[in-house]
Amino acid sequence: MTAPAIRLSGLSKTFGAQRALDDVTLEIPAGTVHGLLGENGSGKSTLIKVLTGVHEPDPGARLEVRGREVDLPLPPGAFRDLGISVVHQDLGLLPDLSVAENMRIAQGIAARRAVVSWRTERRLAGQTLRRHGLDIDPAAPVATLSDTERALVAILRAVDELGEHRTLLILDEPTVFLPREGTDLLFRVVADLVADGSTSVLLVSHDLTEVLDHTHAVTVLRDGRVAGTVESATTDPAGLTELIVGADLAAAVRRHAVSGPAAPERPVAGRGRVQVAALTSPRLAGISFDVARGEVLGLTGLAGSGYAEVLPALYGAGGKVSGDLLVDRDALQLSTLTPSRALATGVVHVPADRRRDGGIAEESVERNVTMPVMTTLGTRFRLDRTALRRRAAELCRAYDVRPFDPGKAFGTLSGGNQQKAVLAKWLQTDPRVVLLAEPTQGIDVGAKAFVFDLLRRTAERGASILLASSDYEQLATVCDRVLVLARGHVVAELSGADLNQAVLSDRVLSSTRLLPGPRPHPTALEREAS
Ligand SMILES: Nc1ncnc2c1ncn2[C@@H]1O[C@H](COP(=O)(O)OP(=O)(O)OP(=O)(O)O)[C@@H](O)[C@H]1O
Repeated sequence: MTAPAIRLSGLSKTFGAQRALDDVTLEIPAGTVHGLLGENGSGKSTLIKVLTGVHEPDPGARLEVRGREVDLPLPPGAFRDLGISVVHQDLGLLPDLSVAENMRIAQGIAARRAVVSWRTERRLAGQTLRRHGLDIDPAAPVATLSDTERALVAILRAVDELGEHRTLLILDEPTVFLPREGTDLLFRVVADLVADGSTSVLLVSHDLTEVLDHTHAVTVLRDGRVAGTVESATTDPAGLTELIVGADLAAAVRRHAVSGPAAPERPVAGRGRVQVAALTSPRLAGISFDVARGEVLGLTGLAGSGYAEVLPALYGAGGKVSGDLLVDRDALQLSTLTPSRALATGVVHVPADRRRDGGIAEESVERNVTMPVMTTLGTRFRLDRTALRRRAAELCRAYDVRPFDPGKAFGTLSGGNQQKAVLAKWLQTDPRVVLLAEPTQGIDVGAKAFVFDLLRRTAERGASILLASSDYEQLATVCDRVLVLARGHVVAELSGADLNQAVLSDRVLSSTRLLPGPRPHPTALEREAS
């Protein structure tokens, strides 16, 4: 019998008083895709960091790679010699360098070659890309690629880096920032990789359907312990949810999924608390729409359709834009709008990339969450530190930021808990308009229900919410209305009975055919209906 790709046992890791991993055992058979799931903060990244030599585990942990015992902690970089490579969420590409340079630089350095022939390197990179059926120019700077192409380049680079041993490719939430159409390509590469029976893949994701569709087995961590390892073919999303959050919370999540959040009260006196007129940018073709008080308006489309550019434009962070934004009676010109002006008008922006734009990693959670209200805590000349501490503690409790330790550095929180802290930071200001991009990306199933509920309550308090997302389930659950964009135009508006996952996915996938002008082909749903 072939030895497993890796076998970890007795793995514990303590940070100060906190036990991030507690006697974990993980075995990944050769030639399989293995899922690693768990709530935010359950220990997934810590486990990966032990495997890549970033963290030293507590004494007693053992690691076998292809049946051979390996000493822990691993020295820096040693994981590569064991045939292990990893793709982190931020992809780790250098945008100014070409695709070939990004893909081959590590190998060049590893081989310690004095002279690198870039013509040869481009040819080799081109071969790798073509082998996986990708039409990407190896000479193109990475900055010019689409999100999907960038993610695939990072993944193929990691595949190349596996070297001759080809033991284990670790994908840490690879689809979080990947547009929908990119995930199919990604999983095709994964299937190709494990097909030869020797290489394995460890997939970390919060998307339960995706994990069940593409893995052979799944290990679930809860509070740093293994809650269970199950065969993917014999379990379902409900079974996984129960392992992830425990039976009680799973029942609450199920109830939430069945009933959905209560629809926010519809505005009585007319729509249009927020009016956007002739919003124009390099990607937006002069679109106009309005959002009522208490309404959640979704924006979606394919990557590059312009839907992701709307929110930064309404916050003065969208570069070259023009058009007008009216919030109640306050009129703002988008060409001269700045983030501070937007904020002063009651417009807050919760960005998609919270690691980059959401907070200051080195500062405490306390400082991060109180930033927008700091000037109100104390006098003009002196900050009231007790009030600041009290407010931070209240926020962390109300938004369930875990672990409850407001003095901890923001950057050491797990991804989902960072998102909760960013939401706490902005929603405490009682905004009139909330601009939210992909609010539940990378957050676990329990926290997702929490965020949905939070959005509903914020809308009920009278805010107008704009939600840009590529997650149809989320849009159908939380929004009152959704606009679908294609090539900078609004091509469809869905609400009521039409606002469900099937219709949304149909409209988005066929969105370019819905552009103004003649429509030669019916959409898939229309074909089915006829
Ligand atoms: N460098 C560190 N210093 C202190 N505590 C840490 C550090 N890294 C992680 N932790 C803590 O260890 C626990 C596990 O965190 P980890 O990042 O492994 O969770 P995760 O399962 O990857 O979460 P997510 O799904 O949100 O990314 C968390 O409570 C986290 O705050």
